[in-house]
Amino acid sequence: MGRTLAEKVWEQHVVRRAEGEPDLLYIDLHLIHEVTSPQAFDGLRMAGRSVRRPELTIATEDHNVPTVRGPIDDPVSRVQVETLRKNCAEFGVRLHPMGDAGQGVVHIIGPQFGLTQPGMTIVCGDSHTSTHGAFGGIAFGIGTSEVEHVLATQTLPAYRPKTMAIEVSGELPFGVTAKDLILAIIAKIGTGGGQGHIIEYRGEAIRKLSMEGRMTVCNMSIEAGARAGMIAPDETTFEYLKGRPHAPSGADWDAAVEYWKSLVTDEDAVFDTVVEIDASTLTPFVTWGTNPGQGAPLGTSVPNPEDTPDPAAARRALEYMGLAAGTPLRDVEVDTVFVGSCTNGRLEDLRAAAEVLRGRKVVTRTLIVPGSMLVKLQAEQEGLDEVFKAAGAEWREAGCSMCLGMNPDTLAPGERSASTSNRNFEGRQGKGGRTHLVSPQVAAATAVTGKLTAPADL
Ligand SMILES: CC(C)[C@H](C(=O)O)[C@@H](O)C(=O)O
Ligand code: SF4
Repeated sequence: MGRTLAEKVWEQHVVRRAEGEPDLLYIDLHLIHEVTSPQAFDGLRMAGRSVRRPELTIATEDHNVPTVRGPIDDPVSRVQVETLRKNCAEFGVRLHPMGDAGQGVVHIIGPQFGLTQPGMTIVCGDSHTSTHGAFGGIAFGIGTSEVEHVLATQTLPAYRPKTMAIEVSGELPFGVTAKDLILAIIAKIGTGGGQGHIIEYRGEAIRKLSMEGRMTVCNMSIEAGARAGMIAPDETTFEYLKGRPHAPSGADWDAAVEYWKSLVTDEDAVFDTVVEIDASTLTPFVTWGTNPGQGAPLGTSVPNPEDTPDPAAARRALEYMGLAAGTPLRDVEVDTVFVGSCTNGRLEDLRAAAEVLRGRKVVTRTLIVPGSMLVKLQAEQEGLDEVFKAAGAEWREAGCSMCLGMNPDTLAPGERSASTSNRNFEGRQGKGGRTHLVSPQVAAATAVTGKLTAPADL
């Protein structure tokens, strides 16, 4: 019987298999940030161990960094960043600290350097590691004790998840983005829909996405409960990788591409679960609730909790969000707009936001935060920063920023945002803050009107 892409990549990395035990997987790339690594390094130190393959380990500072650069005031954040620096120096791990041209959100810098490649196993102590699956590898988040295991051995014990195909037929209509697609998928299958599975996104609409769009989709796999998300590599993938600092070159490149081309699900492979979606029926999508599955097309209204799969959860969510059932989503007023994060903080996202903001003015507090310092540089080379500043938006330095309240960029209690990030949990962007997840295009249009808006409404 044929094999799925996930099965091929998994099997390629099994270094030990025994009945009734998890497989021991070889890990090709280990990404590290300041929040989930300190105890892992402590563990190594206590055991007198070293990092087994420091050259396959790369660290960055992202969650705790202020996006208006300066000292870190919060003591917990400061200690985490200082500890990462000490640990990387002691264990010989490459680090991109604040102030470094390579610094950025961990899931933005891996692909940007060409470190993330098809067929790899990639882990990080961070749930959105699923982003890297966009290149056709298996990439997933791990806990801090697993971080220690990978640091010490470059392997990880893991049970092989089930496989799920999400078949996206048709084409996304004009103005409908990868973000709208993944929000619609999660609304359809639910935040537990992918549980225990690696999702492979397939079909015409997926093939037509850019690498950046594919990363946006895979990024949010975890919000559907999945272990990982992946997309088979193709010419779009190879084109993106070619010439990047860590991509193979010369004869190695040709050999790599030949191997990467074999990384597709066989015709006769069978998935454990199959979900079908027609992209041509989609429109801009926004969330109204407090989990990423509580979303609806922007053209509709806040739902009646009784009409949702979990009425009690929906009632609680509406209360927290300060929304009444039946309110048109386009009437929801927003105080703050955030464009950034590992979901939508790449160059293409900033271009899309700039296109909407060019020659217009924002009426909300608007933060535009590049996902990495390289994205920032590229955006400035294209003059996007000037577009944002002329519109009245704030142009910041790279970091996780308002995606989560671990740095100075937060919502005040009761404040409402349209945010291109991936989680709208209670308090995610600051205590009492209310988050609507949107695409960069909708975020920018919302900044112009102060209400949830699509560019086509302007
Ligand atoms: C802080 C980190 C562990 C966390 C994660 O695992 O995803 C964060 O990145 C998030 O997005 O919630
Ligand atoms: S940008 Fe947000 S989702 Fe991504 S790693 Fe940072 S906090 Fe997590």
